[in-house]
Amino acid sequence: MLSTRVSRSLTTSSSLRTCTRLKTSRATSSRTYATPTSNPNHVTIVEVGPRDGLQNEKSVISPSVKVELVNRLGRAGLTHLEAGSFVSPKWVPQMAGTAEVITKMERMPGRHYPVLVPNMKGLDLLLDLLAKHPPTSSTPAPTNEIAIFTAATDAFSKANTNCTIAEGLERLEPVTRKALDHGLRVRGYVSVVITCPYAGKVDPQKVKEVTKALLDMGCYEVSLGDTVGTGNFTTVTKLLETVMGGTNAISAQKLAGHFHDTYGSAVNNVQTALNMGLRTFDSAVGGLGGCPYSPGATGNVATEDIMYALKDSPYTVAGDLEAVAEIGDWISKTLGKENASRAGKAIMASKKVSSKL
Ligand SMILES: CC(C)(COP(=O)([O-])OP(=O)([O-])OC[C@H]1O[C@@H](n2cnc3c(N)ncnc32)[C@H](O)[C@@H]1OP(=O)([O-])[O-])[C@@H](O)C(=O)NCCC(=O)NCCSC(=O)C[C@@](C)(O)CC(=O)[O-]
Repeated sequence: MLSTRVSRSLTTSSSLRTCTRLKTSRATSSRTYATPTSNPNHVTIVEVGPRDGLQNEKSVISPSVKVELVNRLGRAGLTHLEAGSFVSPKWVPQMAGTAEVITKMERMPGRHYPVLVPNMKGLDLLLDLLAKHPPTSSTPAPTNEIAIFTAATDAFSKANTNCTIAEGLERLEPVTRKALDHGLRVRGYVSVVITCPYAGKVDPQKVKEVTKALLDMGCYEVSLGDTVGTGNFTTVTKLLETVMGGTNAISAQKLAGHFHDTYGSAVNNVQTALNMGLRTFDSAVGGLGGCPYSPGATGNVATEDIMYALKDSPYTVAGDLEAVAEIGDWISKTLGKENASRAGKAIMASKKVSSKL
């Protein structure tokens, strides 16, 4: 059951397009978005539900459901929405409809809709599509950003992309250069930063090395993926101390946290990373997801759970928590699975109670 304070704050946060100043969200909600770079306490959420969340579903989800998911999340005020992947459909059939999704979804000015690209073939398919759908005065291009991905172990890299880390970096370098030449932003991912399902415990120095390689290539930011979701206070602290310390220290502004919630520590891991200076976190509405090449790993930290954890704190985050909770409820029901967001479930339960009063 939600506390009175919380439920009151939820019922007063009526605007869908808000940057909720969490400390004061009970009183008002601003209708403008905070500019992340201008506010050191702004936390950017990269909503990965439409990609990371759906890529592991047993059944293939229709593009129309994916489009509706992106549209609803955009209308709820989320600013960074990972919309899909241009990967091989032989490897991840669930992402096969991404071209249709990014051309049909609502594209809001000022938002980012990154898509995963594993190789030159994926980038060329995307660039062809962008050439056919140029931006107009009212509608931005389908995307302005790609995400490239590798891992901190050769074993995971081979399972996920059929090549070693070194081969992957070599493959991604010209992809990044060409994407940048075409005006796209490039984000990087390093998977298995804590534990690898195939190689066990991961050396944080290796994570730092791969992260640096992606930044040197031209990524504006690298997301550190706890793919298996084994991270806790101690291992996340050690990881970030290593990556952000010593020779070739990488600044917190260049890093994002991507925590799966397999052991229930993902929100704590976000808070640990936040205390160490990170301000960008990946999450999935309803805690959707998992990686097809990380058997047993559960979904990402739920977007609702991060938003709730930061409520009444000095941090700001874009989006309306109640609206996101409703989307988590809707997509979980649509997929026929249990809503994995604790905060989302509590919010929906409290709404049911208040509607009966
Ligand atoms: C990298 C490859 C392609 C290598 O796979 P490969 O089999 O070595 O590649 P290939 O070049 O031999 O191609 C095989 C077939 O796929 C086609 N193909 C090849 N590339 C593409 C493309 N881009 N788009 C469409 N089709 C493509 C290609 O044309 C060919 O078709 P065929 O000739 O047999 O008919 C493959 O391993 C792959 O697609 N892997 C992606 C796996 C994936 O998407 N994993 C999940 C995302 S990563 C993740 O979830 C982790 C993250 C980011 O969330 C962070 C975390 O939690 O850790």
